[in-house]
Amino acid sequence: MSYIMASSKNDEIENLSLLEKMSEHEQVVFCNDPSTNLQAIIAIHSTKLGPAIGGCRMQPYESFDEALEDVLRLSKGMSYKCAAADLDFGGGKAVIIGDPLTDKSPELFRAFGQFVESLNGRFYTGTDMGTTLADFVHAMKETNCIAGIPEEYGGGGDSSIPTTESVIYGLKATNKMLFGHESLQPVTYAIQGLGKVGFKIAERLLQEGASIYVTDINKDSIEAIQAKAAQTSEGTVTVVETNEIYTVPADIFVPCAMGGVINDTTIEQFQFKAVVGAANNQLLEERHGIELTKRGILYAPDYIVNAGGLIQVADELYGPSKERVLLKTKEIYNTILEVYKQSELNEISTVEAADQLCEKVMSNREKRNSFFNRTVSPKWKIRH
Ligand SMILES: NC(=O)C1=CN([C@@H]2O[C@H](COP(=O)(O)OP(=O)(O)OC[C@H]3O[C@@H](n4cnc5c(N)ncnc54)[C@H](O)[C@@H]3O)[C@@H](O)[C@H]2O)C=CC1
Ligand SMILES: O=C(O)CCC(=O)C(=O)O
Repeated sequence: MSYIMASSKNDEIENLSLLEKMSEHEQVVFCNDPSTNLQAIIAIHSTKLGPAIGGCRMQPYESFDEALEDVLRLSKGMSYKCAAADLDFGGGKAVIIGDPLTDKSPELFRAFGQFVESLNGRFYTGTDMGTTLADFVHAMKETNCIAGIPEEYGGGGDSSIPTTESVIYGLKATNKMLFGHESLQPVTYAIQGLGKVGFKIAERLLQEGASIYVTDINKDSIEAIQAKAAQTSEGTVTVVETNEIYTVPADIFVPCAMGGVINDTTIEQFQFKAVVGAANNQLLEERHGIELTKRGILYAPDYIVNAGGLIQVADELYGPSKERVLLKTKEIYNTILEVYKQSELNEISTVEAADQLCEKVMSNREKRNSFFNRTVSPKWKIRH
């Protein structure tokens, strides 16, 4: 483990800003294991509603600050995501600094698992961008606090399937709001990122006969979706360069790769009527959500619309049940419509409406939480 130490005036200023960034969080753990080249950060935003839960992202961050910034934003988002999806968990997230294509090894994920285990049940984790179920099979050898594990190991399996489902519910609710019907077909979509989630969304939209624009830095994914399109009779796919996806004449932008893609530069290029996607932290800053509303672009807050995966991984800790997961995931349709309704009614952005909804849930639930009633043992003593 490494610790930040101030060694000069400049360092002190640097470290202060790092500390400021961390101040909303309960705990931030820096994981350093030279023998496996593991450098990771685990951020626990809140355990007020239960143990923190959130996936682990692997990315070749350009700086430590960039990785820290990412994990802090992501873990805070998880607290809101848990509240919106009505789960007894808090927000946490992890990032591994490294290239998922070249820097993975079983030992690295075992070392990561040991750090997770050291948190003694305060943090459950699993896949995210750049990591797969196979990676966590190694981590599972060191800790029980892995969620979203393969079915053959008694888990719920690939969480990108319910995440896709939840985004589809978000799209249906948005179409209902925009066009007065839920149908996916007569609408055009611009999908950024054809990974675990984006590819499945693209596939589903093509099956429904929709027209999609797609982009990805990975040529294999592009070829794979073109092959799928060739098999469908109605759906069409148009491939564009990565920087062109913001400008295409689609009805709905579906970001399914990195965060921060809604910013001053991209908003100016949008012709979209709505943004509904899986990517975490789509807004560079909260004010960009307000800007979307001002411009009449309907924004489905990411942490509500992409909660399907979280619902499955959290549910799995009580024993996997696909039916339960589907029931809870379906609720996202109503939650999104409620957010749109509150945004209209109170003349606020959809981000503000969603945040208010979650903050209300958090404060109400905190008061009732059995964790604070010492006569009841914590209900989330899971799998130990
Ligand atoms: N997997 C899940 O169940 C969940 C994922 N999310 C979020 O959804 C997003 C996607 O997640 P996954 O599909 O699991 O990740 P993934 O790593 O499987 O896919 C990401 C895709 O984006 C592509 N990509 C990267 N940079 C790009 C760029 N500049 N332009 C276009 N494409 C680019 C990658 O090549 C890859 O195909 C992430 O933000 C993740 O945090 C959120 C909730 C759950
Ligand atoms: O989907 C997962 O595997 C875990 C949940 C999560 O990290 C997320 O929703 O961002």
